[in-house]
Amino acid sequence: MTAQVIKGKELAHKLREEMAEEVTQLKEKGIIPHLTVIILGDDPASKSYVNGKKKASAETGISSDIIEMPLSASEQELLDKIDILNNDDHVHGILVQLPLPEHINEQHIIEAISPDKDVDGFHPSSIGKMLTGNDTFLPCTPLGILTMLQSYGIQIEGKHAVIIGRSNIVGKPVGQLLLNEHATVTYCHSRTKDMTAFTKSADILIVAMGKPNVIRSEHIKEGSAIIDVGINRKDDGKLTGDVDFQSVSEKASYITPVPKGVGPMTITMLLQNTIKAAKGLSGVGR
Ligand SMILES: NC(=O)C1=CN([C@@H]2O[C@H](COP(=O)(O)OP(=O)(O)OC[C@H]3O[C@@H](n4cnc5c(N)ncnc54)[C@H](OP(=O)(O)O)[C@@H]3O)[C@@H](O)[C@H]2O)C=CC1
Ligand SMILES: Nc1nc(=O)c2c([nH]1)NC[C@@H]1CN(c3ccc(C(=O)N[C@@H](CCC(=O)O)C(=O)O)cc3)C=[N+]21
Repeated sequence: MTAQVIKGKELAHKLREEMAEEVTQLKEKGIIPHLTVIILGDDPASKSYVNGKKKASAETGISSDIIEMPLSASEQELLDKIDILNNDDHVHGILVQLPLPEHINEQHIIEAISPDKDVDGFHPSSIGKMLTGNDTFLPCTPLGILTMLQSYGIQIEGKHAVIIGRSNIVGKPVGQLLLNEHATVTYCHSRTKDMTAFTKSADILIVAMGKPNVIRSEHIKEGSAIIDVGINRKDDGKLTGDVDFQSVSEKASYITPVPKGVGPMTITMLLQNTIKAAKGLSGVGR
């Protein structure tokens, strides 16, 4: 079998075109969706990602700005900045780029962001609502993955979904979203024994480990759908996923590439959440 490639970047652009129309309509009502991103330090990889978000915002007509703070900024300085943004009516979405330096408590920062502006979906209020299946901001990477599966007509209900990784930003929430869609979900992580026994029984395998090309064809089930979340930079500067694309694409029925797979969908869902926030805060659709 040769897998169909799930073209995340293509789907992302299509969705952004649709979102641009919605933004035009909001602007006619005097609402300009606005996203503010806060980034600490000037790590080049983070910066390239943040610039990607800026370009994608412009594509949809969403306005965005980036607040750059030094890596040495204190937790209180960051909290003060968030307080200003929480109270600024022009700002609909707030994203603080993670991870944060050691001296800042990430949880304090996440909880300081107003749940009404929590476009990352990381606030405990958002997580609680996701868990109970209520309307809220869903985390961008998991929502992007769900949107890709649904757009390609891949059945989730009754299927065995195996997630490798249990981070708060990817692994845990993507499993929860698939559970909400009636999959049977198994989580694997670094303490899992005989992981291959699980991955070989997966109809849908989500790989979010951050280890280059470790999942190979012998680990997967014939005809399964493989979602590669990993982003690893090789010595030559190019990006590669956690999945060995070449061998796995000969056995799977669907596979996402890296780059141009999950990444562009993550950014698109961030913009979708920003539109949702703008509508929520201005009472549109209420
Ligand atoms: N495409 C996109 O939009 C995004 C991509 N990413 C990328 O996805 C990857 C994962 O990100 P994130 O979730 O933040 O990463 P984390 O490092 O927070 O989590 C990695 C997870 O993988 C597990 N793991 C690591 N090694 C193994 C192993 N050998 N066997 C089994 N499980 C293992 C860890 O287990 P344990 O919990 O036991 O330590 C952990 O749960 C990264 O490459 C990141 O760059 C992240 C966000 C968005
Ligand atoms: N608060 C917060 N929210 C996040 O969502 C968040 C974060 N912090 N910290 C970092 C991770 C990582 N992440 C990526 C999203 C898209 C691409 C992406 O679009 N990648 C392109 C390639 C880009 C390139 O070429 O550099 C692709 O896969 O095709 C990458 C990485 C979001 N994260």
